[in-house]
Amino acid sequence: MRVKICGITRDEDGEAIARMGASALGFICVPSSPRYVGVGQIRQMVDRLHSWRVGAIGVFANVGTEPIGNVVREAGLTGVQLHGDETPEFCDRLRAELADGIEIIKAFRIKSEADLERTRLYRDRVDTFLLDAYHPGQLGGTGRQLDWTLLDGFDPGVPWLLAGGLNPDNVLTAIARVRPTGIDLSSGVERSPGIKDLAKVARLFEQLGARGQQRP
Ligand SMILES: O=C(O)c1ccccc1NCC(=O)[C@H](O)[C@H](O)COP(=O)(O)O
Repeated sequence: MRVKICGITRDEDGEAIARMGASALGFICVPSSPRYVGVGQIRQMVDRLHSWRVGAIGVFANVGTEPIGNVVREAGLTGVQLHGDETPEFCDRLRAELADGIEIIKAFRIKSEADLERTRLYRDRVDTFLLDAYHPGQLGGTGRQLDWTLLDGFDPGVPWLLAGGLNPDNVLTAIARVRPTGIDLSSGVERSPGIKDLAKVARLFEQLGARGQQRP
């Protein structure tokens, strides 16, 4: 089970969470977010993570391919997560901008079957999907669950992460019910936006037990 912990803003949180066994850490590059971190700060955190086998994912929304490429290179990211209204064609252009091997995750905010249907258009263009909750006026980190019943039989043909309102208390139920290839958590393991609660993160990994980690 791949485990991505998103919204890291402090060196010590990133290092502790990598040590606990996270597959990937997410850094929010959306300036309006309370979890925003600048490129210099991300670089510093990524440098401290070099001895851990952990991915470093920059989360972007509705910006150009060139600025994304610049942040990826400057910060030493292993992947990007597109959390806005990026089109399939945008994903193709971004692929051309990025070096080989940089993962592209497309996030979808799901409120209906139609939103799930739309994910098909991205299948051959990105590496991974992330399904998050829809909440008007907010892009992510909402702490809200999406309607898991919509995901019955969802099999996109690419690896996919379940996000939205996951926490140590509901994560096993979510995995058993929805069967994603991985999970993504942010506010469910926080004390306040951007400040991770390491006791909650530790409890999450206890819950997940000895499940092997996959692709960083
Ligand atoms: O977390 C944010 O502040 C954020 C802001 C703008 C775009 C995306 C953002 N977060 C993306 C994530 O990957 C979160 O982990 C995901 O939305 C789940 O959040 P939560 O429901 O709090 O676990």
